[in-house]
Amino acid sequence: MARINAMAKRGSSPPKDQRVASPADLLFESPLEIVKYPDPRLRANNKRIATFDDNLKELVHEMFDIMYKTDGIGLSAPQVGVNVQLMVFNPVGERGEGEEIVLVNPRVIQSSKKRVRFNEGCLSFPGIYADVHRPESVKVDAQDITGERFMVDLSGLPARVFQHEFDHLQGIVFSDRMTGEVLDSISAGLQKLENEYEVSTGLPSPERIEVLRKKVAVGFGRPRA
Ligand SMILES: CSCC[C@H](NC=O)C(=O)N[C@@H](C)C(=O)N[C@@H](CO)C(=O)O
Ligand SMILES: [Fe+2]
Repeated sequence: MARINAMAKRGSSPPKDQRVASPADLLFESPLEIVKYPDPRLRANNKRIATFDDNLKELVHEMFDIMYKTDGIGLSAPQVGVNVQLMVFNPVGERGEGEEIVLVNPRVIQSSKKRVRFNEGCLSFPGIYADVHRPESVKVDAQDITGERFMVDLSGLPARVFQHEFDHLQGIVFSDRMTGEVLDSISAGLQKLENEYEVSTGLPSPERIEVLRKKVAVGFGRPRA
């Protein structure tokens, strides 16, 4: 309370990770479409959800729909242009099989020291697969579709999918986690997506793998995820 009063006095806004979505932030157009790299919605701030209503249930339903249709095993809300803290996944990737998991406002409480490599693909980078290292297991605190809080321990593929989607909720994409060498191996694919974005929107690409690679080559490093 003291913190909120202090913020009100100074007229400042809450930190980015504590902003709450208004009902308007949760509106979506049906059918959903997958947002592709380098669309800036993949880099935008994703607000926390405080309204657990029928609109949220419908959004989750449609996210599973498009996830299965596009051969995904996980999907985050920013990937369908809704910038809120929501992800769905089913590591089996088939409707009616495996378990459908919905996580609202997830937070990582603990990650294993042990990291493992996995050849990942992302629905926002169609056709591109590459190796990414991540912790083998994670402990997560989240809310369910009704707003109830719960904790879950994930390992193996569920932990992998969760972390991939959790990154999306922080505006991080899987290529940010690749080594320079691995990134080089997919740079032609990334440039193709950048060109497609420019043609379809008439806008300059907000990110360019070529510029990033040149910066790394002259020693400016690369932004850490
Ligand atoms: C391994 S984490 C991948 C999660 C990703 N979610 C959103 O971008 C995803 O579903 N990617 C798909 C390309 C994917 O991994 N599909 C499976 C099943 O077809 C695959 O093995 O390619
Ligand atoms: Fe992804």
